[in-house]
Amino acid sequence: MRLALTIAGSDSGGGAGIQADLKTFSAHGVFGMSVITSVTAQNTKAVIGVEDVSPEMVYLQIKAVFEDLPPDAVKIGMVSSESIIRSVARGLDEFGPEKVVLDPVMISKSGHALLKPNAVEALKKELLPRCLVVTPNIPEAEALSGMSIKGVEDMKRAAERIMSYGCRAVVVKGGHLEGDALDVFFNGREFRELKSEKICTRNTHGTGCTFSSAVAANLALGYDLFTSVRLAKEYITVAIKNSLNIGGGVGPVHHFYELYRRSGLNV
Ligand SMILES: Nc1ncnc2c1ncn2[C@@H]1O[C@H](COP(=O)(O)OP(=O)(O)OP(=O)(O)O)[C@@H](O)[C@H]1O
Ligand SMILES: Cc1ncc(COP(=O)(O)O)c(N)n1
Repeated sequence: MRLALTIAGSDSGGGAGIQADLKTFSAHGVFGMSVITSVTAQNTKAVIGVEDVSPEMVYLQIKAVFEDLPPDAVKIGMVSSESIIRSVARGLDEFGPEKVVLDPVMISKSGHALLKPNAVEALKKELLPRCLVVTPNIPEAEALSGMSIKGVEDMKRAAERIMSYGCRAVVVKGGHLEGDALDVFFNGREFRELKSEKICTRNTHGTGCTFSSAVAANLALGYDLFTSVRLAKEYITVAIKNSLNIGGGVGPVHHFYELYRRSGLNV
C-alpha cells in the first residue's frame, strides 16, 4: 500500500481542504493521513469561522506520522500563518520527504482569506524551496510572482518567476481565466500545456485541493512528475463534470464517480 499525507485545513462542509484530499487519496487507492493546520467552519456558501491549530501541535502531528508511517508523497494546502508555516518547514527539514506538492491556498471560493497577508513572504521563503511542485491558481500565481496574469504567456512568465524561489516545478492553473481550462506546467527546462474544455458549472468547491492531492497520490503511486500532473488533470476534469449540486452555494466536486463507474455501481 502506498501512503500519502495531507497537511491542510479542515473544511466542515467536506468539499475542500483535508476532506477533499482524503477522498482523493482513497479514490486513487492510496492510504491517506492528515496533519490538520486549522479548523474552518464552512459550507458551500461561506466560511463563518477559522481557528488555527497551535504550531507545536502541527509539528507533533507531522512527527507522529513520519516516525511510524513515512508517506510516499506529501501535499500541503492551507497553512494560514507564519508560525504554522515555520512548523511545517521544521517538520519537512527533520523528516526530508522528497515528493512534496504545495497548493498555496490564499482565498476560498466564497471569498474568505485563508492565508494571513503577512504570511505570503514566509510561504515563499520557507515552503517553496522545500517543494517538488507548486500549484497556484491565477490570483495565487499573481501574488507569488508580483505580476498580473491575463493569458497563457503571462502564466509562463509567472511560472518562471515562481521557480526562482527554489521549487523544482510549477503548475499555474488557469481555471480562473476565460476560455478553456488551460494549465501551464514548467520544470525549469520546458513548458507544457494541459488543456480541457471549460465545464459550465458553479460547483467547483475544492477543485484546487483535489487537483494537488491527485498529483500527490500519483507521485505516491510512483508516476513521474509530469505524468502525475497529467493524470491529476484528467481526474479533476471527471470530478468537475460530475460535481454535486448540493448546498446553496458553490457545490463540491465528485470524487468517487470514476471508481463507481468502473465497478458498475449506480451514482
Ligand atoms: N469549470 C472548469 N472546467 C474544467 N476544468 C476546470 C474548471 N475550473 C477549474 N478547472 C481545472 O481545475 C483545476 C483547479 O483549478 P482552479 O483554477 O479552479 O484551482 P483553484 O482556484 O486553486 O481551486 P480552489 O478554488 O479549490 O482553490 C485546474 O486543472 C483547472 O484547469
Ligand atoms: C480548509 C480549506 N482549504 C482550502 C480551501 C480552498 O478551496 P476553495 O477555493 O474551493 O474554497 C477551502 N475553502 N478550505
